[in-house]
Amino acid sequence: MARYEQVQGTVALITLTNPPVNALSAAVRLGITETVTRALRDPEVKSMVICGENGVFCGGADIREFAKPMSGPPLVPMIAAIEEGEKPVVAAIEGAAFGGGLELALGCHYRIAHSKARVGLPEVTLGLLPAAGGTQRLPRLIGLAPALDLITTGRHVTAQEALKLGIVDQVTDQSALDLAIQFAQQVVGQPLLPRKLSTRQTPCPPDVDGLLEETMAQVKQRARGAMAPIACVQAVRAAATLPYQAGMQKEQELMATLFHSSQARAMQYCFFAQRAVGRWSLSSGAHSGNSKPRPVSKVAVIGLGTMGRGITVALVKAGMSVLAVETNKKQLEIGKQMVSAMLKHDAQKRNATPRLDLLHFTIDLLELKNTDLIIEAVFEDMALKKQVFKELSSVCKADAFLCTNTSGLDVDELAAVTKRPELVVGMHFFAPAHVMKLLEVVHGSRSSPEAVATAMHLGKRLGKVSVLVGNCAGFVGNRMLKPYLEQANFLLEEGATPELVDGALEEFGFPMGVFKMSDLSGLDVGWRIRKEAGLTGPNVDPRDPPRRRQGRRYSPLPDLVCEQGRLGQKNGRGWYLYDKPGGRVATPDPSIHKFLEEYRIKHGISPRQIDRQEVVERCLFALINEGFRSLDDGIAAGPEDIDMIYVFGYGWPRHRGGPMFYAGMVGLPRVLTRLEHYRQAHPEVPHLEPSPLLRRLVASGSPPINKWRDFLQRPHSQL
Ligand SMILES: CCCCCCCCCCCCC/C=C/C(=O)SCCNC(=O)CCNC(=O)[C@H](O)C(C)(C)COP(=O)(O)OP(=O)(O)OC[C@H]1O[C@@H](n2cnc3c(N)ncnc32)[C@H](O)[C@@H]1OP(=O)(O)O
Repeated sequence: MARYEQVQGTVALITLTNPPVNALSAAVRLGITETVTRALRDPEVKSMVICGENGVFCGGADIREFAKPMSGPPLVPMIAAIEEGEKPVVAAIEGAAFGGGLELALGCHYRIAHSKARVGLPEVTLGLLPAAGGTQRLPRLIGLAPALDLITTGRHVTAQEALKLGIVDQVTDQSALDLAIQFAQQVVGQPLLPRKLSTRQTPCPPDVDGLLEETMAQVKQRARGAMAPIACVQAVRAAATLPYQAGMQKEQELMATLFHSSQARAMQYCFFAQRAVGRWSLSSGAHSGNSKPRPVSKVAVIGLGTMGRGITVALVKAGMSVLAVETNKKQLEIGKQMVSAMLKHDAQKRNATPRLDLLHFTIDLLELKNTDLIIEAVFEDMALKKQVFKELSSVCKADAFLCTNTSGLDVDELAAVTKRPELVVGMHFFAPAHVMKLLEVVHGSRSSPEAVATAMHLGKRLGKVSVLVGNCAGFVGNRMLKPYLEQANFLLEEGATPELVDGALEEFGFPMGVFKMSDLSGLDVGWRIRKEAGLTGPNVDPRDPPRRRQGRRYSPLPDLVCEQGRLGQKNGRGWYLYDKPGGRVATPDPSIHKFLEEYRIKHGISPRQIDRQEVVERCLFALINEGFRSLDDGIAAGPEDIDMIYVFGYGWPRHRGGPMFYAGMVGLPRVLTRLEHYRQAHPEVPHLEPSPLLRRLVASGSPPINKWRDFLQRPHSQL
């Protein structure tokens, strides 16, 4: 897995050959070890170049091997042998040098990169640290502060930034390999010791302790319970405070604590799940491998509210020409100004020029006649959306795709009003649409494989993680959110406060708890939906008692809060008080506590002590239970799809892998037992009734997550 050639007479060229990314599998490590030894021993060879086949230097250690017993030569001594050798070694970096790949390059004495290459140490995103010397060599090369930044965030840098930071020695627009071979000949005879990073001191600012403390505080805040970023700071601290060998020892010790942790397993699962959800399939036999997307060059967005603006920005940022449509000139002008401002702000952050030239605005639907794909993003109202789809169906060219950004309405009902139901799909973006990585692509019962493939492909162009889901109320994400929100409200009735519930969920790892999230989204959004559903307002069945609706327990608390004019962050008052309307600083509100006390008295509820464990179990197990139902109904194709929806769309902490992975980690029998316990305590809450799939899995000995599909009642039935 490493090819050996002698080029230009004296240069040994070692090529890593493990497609697609030349990961450092046991065979590759063996190949490198053997070829480097051969080159060091061969008196004709004066220098070496290491490169990767097919335009990729190396994607790092082979992540699939982490779950297996280790075999083959370890990375640390392999890299040490390269550095310690007395012949100069040059890394020719094309494509990517990530993780162990960059660590290998840091063991070389020189690094030449192609201008399109990217480098980085992303191990932290896999729940690990760069434990092949990366935490010790990188700080010695580029200094403490930039190394802390790269290692604790795992961010990738371009070749240009790598050159500025001093990670690479030269960048070329031509062949990095040709330049590296030339370079390798030129440096023969030059002193090698200064090029061996392990012999250097880490460049540090005067107040090392201050920098490390400040970084640790920031990292802890960002980590939301993840261990790896903290271990990364500790390892880099060693590079600044200990001799190299002691630092390496520290790096290994810290890695040993992470390597077999559940967090590392969860994050590595996420790595593969993110890629797996791109490989979709339908019960018809169509799949991502046999369904081609149609090229899309002209896109239109209908409606320039919050979602429409975000979608427009996302499309323009991906280099696509967009026609943005509003109903009247005033709304169009507001939308235009806001979209332009968003694009300028974004470009400023990236030191780039905003592509305002790609934007076109109109109030005339006839201008859509040449558009390839239209994304409707009007108000969440079925009658309005139907009217828009009818009009689109008559003005757009016959083969244009019609997509809806509904967050949960029936895609089939919309498709039915058009003359081309096979070209209708859901594209459910998440707010803010230009930032959030998730896209639920909703397959209606008549959507064609080509329409699905085109929407999935467009999502990829926008840099989204696109997940194909079936058509049902709320699709996957919002359907599962319903029981979660419901449990949170019940907990308030029973004695909790918004801060207690949010505190428990934030401690679990969510960026914000359910009540802060509701305040951010606007409490009136759900209020309007509940009114339309006849759960509150004038359409409530007069025979329903105050805390029961449609035959089951109902909490009117969120409705009552809205009736008090508390709409969330937007008007400065919701479940919390805010510093100002639109403000983000939430403080607990004594008047909410008083309101809850009065409510309990009015309804004869004796408040009880609720602990954080109950909050987590009731909210999350109810959500997970609905996840099992979505799987069994065929609305979600597999547990990975649900997990990626929650990690990328709902802030589920990545180090807990997603709700379904988490259920597996907790243990399916325990999830089942606790659901049964809560169902017994709350017989009027059907969402707590354990799903048949969960019962079947437990009865079958709780198989691992990658076997769950074998137990589905209707695999892919809705997809
Ligand atoms: C008692 C305890 C003892 C503890 C001791 C432990 C010792 C052992 C540890 C040794 C020290 C290790 C230190 C180093 C660690 C690492 O290097 S971890 C890996 C770090 N690298 C990464 O995170 C990079 C991951 N890859 C990417 O970012 C991208 O793949 C890419 C390289 C940028 C290419 O992108 P793209 O072209 O878009 O292709 P993809 O679709 O992403 O990938 C193509 C397929 O390749 C698979 N793949 C990619 N990288 C890896 C990898 N590193 N290992 C295995 N497989 C990889 C990817 O999954 C794709 O395949 P499919 O999933 O089948 O589609």
